[in-house]
Amino acid sequence: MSTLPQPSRPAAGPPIGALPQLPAPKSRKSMPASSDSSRAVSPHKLRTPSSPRPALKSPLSNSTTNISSTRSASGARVPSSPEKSLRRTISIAAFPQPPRPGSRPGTASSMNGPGLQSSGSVKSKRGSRPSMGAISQRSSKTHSLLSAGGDAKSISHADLEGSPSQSRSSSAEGSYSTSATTFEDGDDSAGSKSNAKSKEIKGNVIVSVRVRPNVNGEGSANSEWVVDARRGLLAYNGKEGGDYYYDNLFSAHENNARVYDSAAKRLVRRVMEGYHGTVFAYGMTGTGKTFSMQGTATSPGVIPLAITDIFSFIRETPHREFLLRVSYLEIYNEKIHDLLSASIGPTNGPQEEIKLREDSKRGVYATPLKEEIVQSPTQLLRVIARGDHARRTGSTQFNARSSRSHAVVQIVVESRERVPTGTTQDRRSGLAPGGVRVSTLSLIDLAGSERAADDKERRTEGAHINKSLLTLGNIISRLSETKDSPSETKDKHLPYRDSKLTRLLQPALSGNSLVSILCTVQLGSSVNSNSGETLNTLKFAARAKNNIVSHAKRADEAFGGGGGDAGSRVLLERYRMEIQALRGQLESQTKVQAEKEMKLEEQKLEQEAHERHEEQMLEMQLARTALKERIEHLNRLILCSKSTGVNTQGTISALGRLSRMSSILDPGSRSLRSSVSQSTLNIHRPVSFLSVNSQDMNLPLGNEDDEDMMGEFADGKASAQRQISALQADLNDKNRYIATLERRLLQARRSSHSRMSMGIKSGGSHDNSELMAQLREKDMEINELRLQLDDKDRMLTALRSAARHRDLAQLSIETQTPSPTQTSVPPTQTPAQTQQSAGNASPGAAPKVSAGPAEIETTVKRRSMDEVSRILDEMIQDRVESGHLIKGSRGSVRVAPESRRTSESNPTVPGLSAVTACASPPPSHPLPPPPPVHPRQSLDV
Ligand SMILES: Nc1ncnc2c1ncn2[C@@H]1O[C@H](COP(=O)(O)OP(=O)(O)OP(=O)(O)O)[C@@H](O)[C@H]1O
Repeated sequence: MSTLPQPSRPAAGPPIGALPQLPAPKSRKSMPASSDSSRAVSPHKLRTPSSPRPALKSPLSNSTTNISSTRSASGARVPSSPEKSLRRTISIAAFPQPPRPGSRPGTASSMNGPGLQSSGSVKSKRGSRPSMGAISQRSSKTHSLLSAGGDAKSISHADLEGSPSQSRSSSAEGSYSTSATTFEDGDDSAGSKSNAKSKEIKGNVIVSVRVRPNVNGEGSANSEWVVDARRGLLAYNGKEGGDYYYDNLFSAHENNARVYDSAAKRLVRRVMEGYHGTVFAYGMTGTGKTFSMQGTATSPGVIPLAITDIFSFIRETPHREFLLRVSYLEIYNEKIHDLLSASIGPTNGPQEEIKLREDSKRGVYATPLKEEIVQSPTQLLRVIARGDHARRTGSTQFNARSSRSHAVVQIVVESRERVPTGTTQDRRSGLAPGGVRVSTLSLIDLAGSERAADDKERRTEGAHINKSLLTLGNIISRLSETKDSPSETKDKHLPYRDSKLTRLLQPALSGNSLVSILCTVQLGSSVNSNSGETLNTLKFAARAKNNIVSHAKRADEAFGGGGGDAGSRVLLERYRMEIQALRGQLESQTKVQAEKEMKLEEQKLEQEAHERHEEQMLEMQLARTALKERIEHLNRLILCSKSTGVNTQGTISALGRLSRMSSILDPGSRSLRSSVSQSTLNIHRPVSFLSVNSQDMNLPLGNEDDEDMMGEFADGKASAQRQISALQADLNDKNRYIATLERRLLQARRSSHSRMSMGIKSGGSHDNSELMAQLREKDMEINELRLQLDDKDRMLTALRSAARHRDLAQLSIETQTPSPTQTSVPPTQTPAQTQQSAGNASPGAAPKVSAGPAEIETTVKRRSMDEVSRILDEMIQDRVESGHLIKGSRGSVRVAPESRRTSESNPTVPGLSAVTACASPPPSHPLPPPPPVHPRQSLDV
């Protein structure tokens, strides 16, 4: 349970002690306590009831001293004491169940509590005073009207006798009476139209008088006043005396709950049903206006009790939905201040001036005024407590903590029929079928009228207070003059604009609102000085009851979408529509968001695919470049190996010649192998030159590099084994490359498939075809490489077998050859000279030594070469058969157009190029570059 807000005023009332915590919720019925101290509602104005009050000296109990016990008209004592009529608890945290008809049986009887003078004690000197019968009938009507509203607990005059007096009388002696305590519902009175109007007019205004208890024995000896609470009679026996009848007369012992129940409860509930309602407390300073309106922590007043009831009503009305907003202003020295505005207080800057405006729908209203939407009684009470704290108070002769301003709490109630969730209409529009009812409950604590004070500030304040109250009195006096004129004409004649207070009260005074006026008086021993003021208050109350005519009707249902200020103020509708609009926005935004996300996702996928594709392309390109370089490297190695072999033999391959020729004579062939690096070409040339035999010795020799190469590979002892291992290494490398390429090809195919399945549309078709072309190209490349491998395998086999033959021959030579001294070569002659002399001899001539070691070696090598040639022939034959080559009539071969195209598209296919180069006549058509690797280059054909 929350702690009550601290009082904003210093303690001023009789009871002593710190403000109590809120008690636990209690049921009103079960309340046995006789004092207000049992109440638990936190009042907003937490005035400590125990504060000393200068003018009031006697304890509350003393107030009853001069008043005899009240009995009912039948002579029976009031069955229930005031204690029993007290409501026990008003809890903020869990507000109590609303009272149901008959739930508080003690209430009616409590009207006649102890201390009230019986009706019989009213002096009869005033002949014009209404008879008891008149009171009785009025009261009977009151009772029935209250019952109609479902709450008949306030007054029970059924047992009173006599004939009614519908008109209020004002005798020469000043005897007044007022009509019933009720509120008419114009809409509900259709059944008795003839009486409706009078009921409506008379029943919508309640005037009550509350007698403040005297303190410290003050007024104990005063017998000039007679209080008959049961009959609502207050009689004065002094000069200018008279009898005053009101709708409610609360004796000094009536508590705040009782006052609320009788004077305000029905009005509050009517406000919840759609009527405007105004409750205001009027009276001399220190007579208990604030006490009645705000109450104390233990005895909450009209405002906190109304708040409790408002929320009870909401809870009881599940078929409607409500929205509450509250504002709180004060009129101080004829200026309006917003008590809820944050800028209130000495430290803050001046507040924006608040003005009063008039609107056909809203009536007169203050603007700009802060309104707070509240959702719970606690919240509402806190808001009001905040306003109380900001309200101006000061010490006066009669009140240590006197309100120096008129304070107005306005609670705007919006309500609308609730549509059960899930109905078609609700789902479609989210709006209820009916409009929104807007009604306002104004709870006003007026500043007290007072005599001129000594203090200048107090005097100024008092002047403003008195002026506004005087204007109010004047208007109420003159209301009777305009009773029958239409409200517009009536308003024109009345000086509402003479004060802010009357201007603000204009709608209520001119009949648009239910009105309850609570006048507070004090009948003390200082009556000599105060009786005049008290009489003024009583007269004001009587005039108000007689003159104020209320035609209050249930507020029209407004629609938020209707535009205009009135429409725009219907927050409930506006919020509902806003909720709808926001829901719509949310939905569309969600849709847009989803679409965007989808698009983004698509774009992301596309981007990823694109990146993957580019990555693959790059990888392929790299692989291709690497492959080319590797091929060049291998070609270089193989050529060098072959060169070595050729140089050892001193022969030149026709193919080598051919390739050399094609290198030199046909520059076009170079262009064909544009992808082959220049270094590769450079190597080819020296190889060709190195491969010259005796017939081509007239050809220019290579440069120094060539000689180096010669030197490097001129060693005739370079073993075939080395060539084989080199070739094997190459083979392994190529296998690895092929594997890599195949792997990448697979990846590329997969990603291409995934892209296709992702539905990449027309934009991607170009890429796809490109990709497919590349894939085809790679496939072809792989095929070519396979072919090359095949070639190399065969070459390897040939070389191996050649090496084997040579080794065998070497072995046989070594076993058969005599000692070096037996050879015909002079010992001084170097092997080179020997070779040269052999070469200088006629080529066709038979060797002089028939079976010399050189000859045997040559024979062996020739055999090897023959074998290699045979293998190559087989390869060519294979190519011819597979359609890569076409055999001419004279044994020449040329590249098949199909194969050439492939070769051109991939000019670095050495195997095929090699075969083509060696088989085709050089000048006839542009050939692929001479093969960097070919066994025939080092062999005689
Ligand atoms: N019915 C009551 N029972 C007990 N104490 C009361 C009652 N009425 C007023 N008092 C006490 O009298 C003192 C003055 O009351 P209050 O401030 O309500 O007077 P007021 O009419 O609002 O005066 P002002 O016009 O100067 O603000 C307070 O201490 C309050 O507690």
